[in-house]
Amino acid sequence: MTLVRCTEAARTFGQGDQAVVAVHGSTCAVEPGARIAITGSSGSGKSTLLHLLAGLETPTGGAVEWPELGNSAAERSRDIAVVFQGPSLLPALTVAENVGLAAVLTGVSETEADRRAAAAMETVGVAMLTDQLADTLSGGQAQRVAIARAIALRPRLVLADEPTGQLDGETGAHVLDVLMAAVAETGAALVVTTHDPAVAGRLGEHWQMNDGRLVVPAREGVR
Ligand SMILES: Nc1ncnc2c1ncn2[C@@H]1O[C@H](COP(=O)(O)OP(=O)(O)OP(=O)(O)O)[C@@H](O)[C@H]1O
Repeated sequence: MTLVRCTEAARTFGQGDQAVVAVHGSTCAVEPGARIAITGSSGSGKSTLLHLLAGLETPTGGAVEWPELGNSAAERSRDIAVVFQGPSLLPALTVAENVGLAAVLTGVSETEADRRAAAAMETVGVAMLTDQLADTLSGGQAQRVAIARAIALRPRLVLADEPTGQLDGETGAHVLDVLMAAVAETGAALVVTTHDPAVAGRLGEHWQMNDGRLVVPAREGVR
């Protein structure tokens, strides 16, 4: 039932003297329903590990597999949604268009995408922003719309890279509430990278990145 499994997966950028080992051989697994925080200092490799789990980066060592999701990028694009840290919306499109577009790109019909977009906007509390252009949103609103876009895919796994990193404490806490409620409603597993102990404390499992080396508590590791 494993959604994604890393077996000694590593990622090095550059070559020779310039090589940076962002992630050393790392072994971990994400099961359905998981709530995982990946913590670590800046530059410790959290985003790179998240990108490996998403299939956005190819490992330079070891392997990443998606036993429950299929190993082709096309199959994964329907089942894995990524929420990025910074602005990721298309500024000239409305909120509804942004939320529906990702679903359309994975092959969902426009009617179904509109339906899913409306439901997702309702879930995260941005229905009143439907016709607003994305570049007029506040940071917190934009991040809630990015979460709506993610869940409109009906993913089985949501990977969020510092989803509250650019928000003030109160707004960030509210965005995390929205994200947790959205995955609870859709049944998706959730992996979040964060610097913030308060965010990590809200997730069930806690993985630590130390200078590119992943520490997964034994009890919560590979099953
Ligand atoms: N595309 C890239 N090319 C070269 N080096 C990279 C690339 N992406 C990441 N790195 C390097 O890999 C290391 C890990 O970066 P990564 O972004 O994964 O860390 P992080 O823990 O997510 O940091 P932050 O919390 O600041 O976002 C850093 O030394 C970074 O400079």
